[in-house]
Amino acid sequence: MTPEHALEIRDLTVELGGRRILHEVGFTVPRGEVVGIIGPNGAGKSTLLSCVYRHIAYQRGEITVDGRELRTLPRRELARLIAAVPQDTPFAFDLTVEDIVAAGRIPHTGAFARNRDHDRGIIDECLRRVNVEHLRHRSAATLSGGERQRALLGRALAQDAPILVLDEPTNHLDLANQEQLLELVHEHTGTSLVAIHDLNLAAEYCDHIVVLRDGAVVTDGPPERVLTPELLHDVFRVRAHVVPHPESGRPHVITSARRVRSGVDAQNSVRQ
Ligand SMILES: Nc1ncnc2c1ncn2[C@@H]1O[C@H](COP(=O)(O)OP(=O)(O)OP(=O)(O)O)[C@@H](O)[C@H]1O
Repeated sequence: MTPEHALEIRDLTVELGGRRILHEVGFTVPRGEVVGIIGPNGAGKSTLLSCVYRHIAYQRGEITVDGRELRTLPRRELARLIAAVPQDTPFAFDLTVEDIVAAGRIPHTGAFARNRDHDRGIIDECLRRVNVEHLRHRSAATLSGGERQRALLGRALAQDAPILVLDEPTNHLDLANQEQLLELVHEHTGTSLVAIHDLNLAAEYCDHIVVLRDGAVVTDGPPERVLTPELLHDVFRVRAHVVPHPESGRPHVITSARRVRSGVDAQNSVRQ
């Protein structure tokens, strides 16, 4: 493993609105790996990712790529290093899908430069990879949630950055598109950091999982070490079975059946 483009987060502490949201968060995203961040609602996943793509400022700690603190990098250089798919991205203008994907080239060409043949080729390829080629002239304002999400991934891929950061990228996507999107992330030869709610997708596509709760890291490690019934109960307050996936052998989470959870069966058996 070469050290370049491994992402390191150390002692990250963030306060927003007078509340401490992240507490000394630290972990490494090794080069070429997909690292998933999981945790209950409000755990701080989006806040953490927003620090990485510098949408919000952190009070203490460091985020470095190749030993360089991200706060010290000019915006354009940051955009050549890190491509982001944030949650609920607003579009400032009425752009077409092609404009959105083409925006991924701005860090390389400048905002007003005409896309050269090389850039045009990348844009066409990215439109095709995220399966929005047929929508290229459509206004972004008219897209469904899933089409929009795929266009944003197209933009991030067109940015051709060694680090991808994605916040809940499978939200709004149907099953086939969830898998296709995570395949694209997996195929990305660089390093990826992904916040994800679906534990089974996390188990299948991530090399490493970081668990956040109340703004702090509870544990991190490979999916088979992290996704245990004990952790799921402790962090997510669910009773669950974890079985090996019949094809991949990766952990697969099955939450307890409603009747078992509610104790109905237990009560009936007491009455009988
Ligand atoms: N600007 C803000 N001011 C005050 N509190 C904030 C602000 N932004 C986020 N928070 C709070 O920080 C906490 C973490 O929010 P965050 O969105 O990072 O969590 P999350 O893990 O991404 O949640 P979810 O799974 O629901 O998307 C929440 O309690 C949220 O209300």
